[in-house]
Amino acid sequence: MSKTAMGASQKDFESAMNQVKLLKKDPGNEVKLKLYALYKQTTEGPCNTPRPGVFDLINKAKWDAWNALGNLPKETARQNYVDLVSDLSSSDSSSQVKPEADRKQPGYETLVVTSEDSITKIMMNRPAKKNALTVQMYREIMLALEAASKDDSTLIVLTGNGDYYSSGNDLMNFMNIPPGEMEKEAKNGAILLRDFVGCFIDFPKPLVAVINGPAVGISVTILGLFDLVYASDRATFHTPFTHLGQSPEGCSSYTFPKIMGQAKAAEMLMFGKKLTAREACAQGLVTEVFPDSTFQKEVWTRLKAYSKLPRNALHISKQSIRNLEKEKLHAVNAGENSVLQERWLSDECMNAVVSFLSRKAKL
Ligand SMILES: CCCCCC/C=C/C(=O)SCCNC(=O)CCNC(=O)[C@H](O)C(C)(C)COP(=O)(O)OP(=O)(O)OC[C@H]1O[C@@H](n2cnc3c(N)ncnc32)[C@H](O)[C@@H]1OP(=O)(O)O
Repeated sequence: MSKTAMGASQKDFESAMNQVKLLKKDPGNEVKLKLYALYKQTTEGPCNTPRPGVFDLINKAKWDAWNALGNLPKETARQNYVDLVSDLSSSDSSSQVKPEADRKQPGYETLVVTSEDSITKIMMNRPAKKNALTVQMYREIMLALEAASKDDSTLIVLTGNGDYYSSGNDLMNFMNIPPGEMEKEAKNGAILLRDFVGCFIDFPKPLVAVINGPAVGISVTILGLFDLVYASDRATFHTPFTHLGQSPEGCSSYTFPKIMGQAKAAEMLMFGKKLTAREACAQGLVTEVFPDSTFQKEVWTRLKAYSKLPRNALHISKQSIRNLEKEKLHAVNAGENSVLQERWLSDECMNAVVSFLSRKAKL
């Protein structure tokens, strides 16, 4: 059906009514009320029946929608009805389920970004390197989050491809820097990290981490900025900063003690204690743990149900909770990064990186 410049005929109207019944995607209550109102206006003219009582909520909403059309002429209502159905039909056919390869958003080399069922999924995609985060990957995650903040998704998921969620910062990021450039590179690294963590602090929609396997370093510390963290029972959580001559980031120096208490946070952030998924759940870092054999099925069923919740209410709740802490989190982020900038120039840090890369020792 196409929009008719000459005015919709009775035949166009009847065919639009049939078309509505064939829609595969529920257009939502607001649109259904609009369709109802335009239908009544077209077939009966302006609303002149008494307003239903306060407890007759559904009929009152329908009456209000119809009454809001005032004296809109029948022909215009008919045209608007036909146009609305035409728009719904075209978005309905473009929203048919497509294979993941077709849904994949272009422009990312280190990620696979897809949108389905009002969920945008950002999947880190360097499985051979355990999804270690390169500079390009930090930038692509920021771009994907920026796009997801504006798309029509209700929830955003970050997950990993392969057996790891992520092994944290790619230690190659510290290599091949000419000696005279170290300070400049450390400064650039701190700016990148500030912006990366800042995206998670400011993100306006619910963020869900789907932890498919072990998580290390920064991929763990930013979990304190997520709204839900679902983990496979195969996942582990490890922040070996001291071993690497580094210090905590991702606002974890603030969020971890708040989430799990000072003593447990110190064990993780200072002494590098690796937690199992169940331990991380008991300490409040993880929302729920699922058996690995049913992990994807159970988590995605849950998320699909959550994605049908009223979108605006969900986003407003997220923002209300986050707004209380935003300023503090940005200050923590800035403080952690200036400490790290110094740490990256230390012998302790350089030795640990060289040690990993020369395979003398693995963490
Ligand atoms: C812009 C700067 C921002 C900085 C932010 C600050 C962030 C800090 C952190 O995230 S600190 C944490 C850093 N991560 C690590 O220290 C983990 C290092 N990796 C390991 O310890 C191990 O690789 C492992 C335990 C994750 C997995 O061990 P294993 O199962 O034995 O696999 P391999 O070691 O053989 O790994 C396969 C392949 O991947 C490469 N790789 C894995 N992790 C990293 C990494 N973080 N950086 C670089 N490369 C990594 C590994 O070298 C192997 O590569 P190869 O097949 O040999 O080419």
